[in-house]
Amino acid sequence: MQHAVELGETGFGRTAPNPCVGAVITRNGAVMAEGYHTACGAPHAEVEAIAQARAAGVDLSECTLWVTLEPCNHHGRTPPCTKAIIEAGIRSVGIGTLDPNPHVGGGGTAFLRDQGVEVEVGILEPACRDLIADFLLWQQEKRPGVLLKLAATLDGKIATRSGHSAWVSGPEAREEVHGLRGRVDGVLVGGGTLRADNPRLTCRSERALNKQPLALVVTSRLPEAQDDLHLLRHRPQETIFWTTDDQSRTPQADALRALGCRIWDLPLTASGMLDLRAGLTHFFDQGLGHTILCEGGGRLALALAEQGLADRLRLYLAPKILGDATAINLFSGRDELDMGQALPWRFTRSRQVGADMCLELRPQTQQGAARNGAPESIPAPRSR
Ligand SMILES: NC(=O)C1=CN([C@@H]2O[C@H](COP(=O)(O)OP(=O)(O)OC[C@H]3O[C@@H](n4cnc5c(N)ncnc54)[C@H](OP(=O)(O)O)[C@@H]3O)[C@@H](O)[C@H]2O)C=CC1
Ligand SMILES: Nc1c(N[C@@H]2O[C@H](COP(=O)(O)O)[C@@H](O)[C@H]2O)[nH]c(=O)[nH]c1=O
Ligand SMILES: [Zn+2]
Repeated sequence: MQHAVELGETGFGRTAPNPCVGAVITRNGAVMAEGYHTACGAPHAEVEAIAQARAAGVDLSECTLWVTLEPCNHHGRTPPCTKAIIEAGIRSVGIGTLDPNPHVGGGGTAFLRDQGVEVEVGILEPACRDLIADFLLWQQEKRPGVLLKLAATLDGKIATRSGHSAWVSGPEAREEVHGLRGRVDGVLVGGGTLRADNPRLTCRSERALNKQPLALVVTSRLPEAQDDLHLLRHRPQETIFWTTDDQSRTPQADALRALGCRIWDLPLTASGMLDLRAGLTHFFDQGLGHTILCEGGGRLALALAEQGLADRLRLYLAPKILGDATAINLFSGRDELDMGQALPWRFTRSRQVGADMCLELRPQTQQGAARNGAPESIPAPRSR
């Protein structure tokens, strides 16, 4: 099932509005075939794996199918997977987690059991629920999933005290990030990063698709339209500023609109910060996409984490030490506190990428389910 989870992950950013799902077919513990849901409308993971097994001439009646999500039992964009499983002659199925849709949940399992298939549910359930966490956000919170990615030194610094950050991570890690950019609908940065880095926020990977992600900038200090910024000079039509109501009414905002940029004014939270949830919800409502990559910096990262909106963290840890306490932190913006107030996360994966370590985490409060209760009503941002 662990392998099925990893396969499912490879569909990240391609399956919306469907969840990521992976499937593996084994015989006596050996992998015979595998598959994952590659794109919305494409065959489901189980069907991919069954097709691969058939192509290899495997006798499926002797095999077990492991699938991260309960097989569907209804006609959607594709026929029911339960039917494909029965027709293939599979007699044993291991399921990671039931389909969270209350209308469907358990239906696929019951059908398979009725047909005499041996079904076990709940295998590696936490990891399988993590795999569908974004799907739950789309359904329940009506907002895109946010993957927060940061590159830091061993002492947790994302830039020097003067704001120099090119580069913290190595070329392999940076190439991986470009791959991520090619799978998301928007790349979000804070005003500090816009001013320090003048980023392009484009996908420049060989694996890039035609579509570039939108560039999203959170700032209460809009740039001047004549500023020499890549986003304004090269991709204003793909740039959206999330700002305050006051800023959105300035001549400066009008000049940015004249370039083609979009300006959204967001409501403020009780602590006077821009309400990032409102920005995300608006992005989703406008049909702009399901997945956002936040690339920092440290103050935006903390704001997202505090607002319960950093759904995953991918941290590239470079084997370097700055040793300057005033260099820029991975997360910053809180006042003095005690350890009990630390925001709790959990590790989900670690691996080496070039010379760097890539650590993947999720907030501890998120257990593969929507959490932190969306506010009952969020004033919609206005696009002026
Ligand atoms: N190594 C890495 O992975 C990365 C490094 N960096 C580096 O980090 C540095 C920038 O980081 P940092 O200084 O922490 O700045 P940020 O990029 O986090 O930007 C902070 C600014 O974003 C705006 N902002 C963020 N959240 C909110 C909110 N909820 N409400 C209102 N405004 C908000 C404010 O904008 P404003 O001030 O405009 O009003 C705030 O001052 C740069 O030196 C850059 O090179 C940046 C990204 C990644
Ligand atoms: N410094 C740093 C990163 N910085 C991120 O990349 C942005 C620059 O993007 P672009 O202008 O498109 O190349 C920058 O503003 C910040 O968000 N990323 C990393 O993977 N590793 C690094 O060491
Ligand atoms: Zn299916």
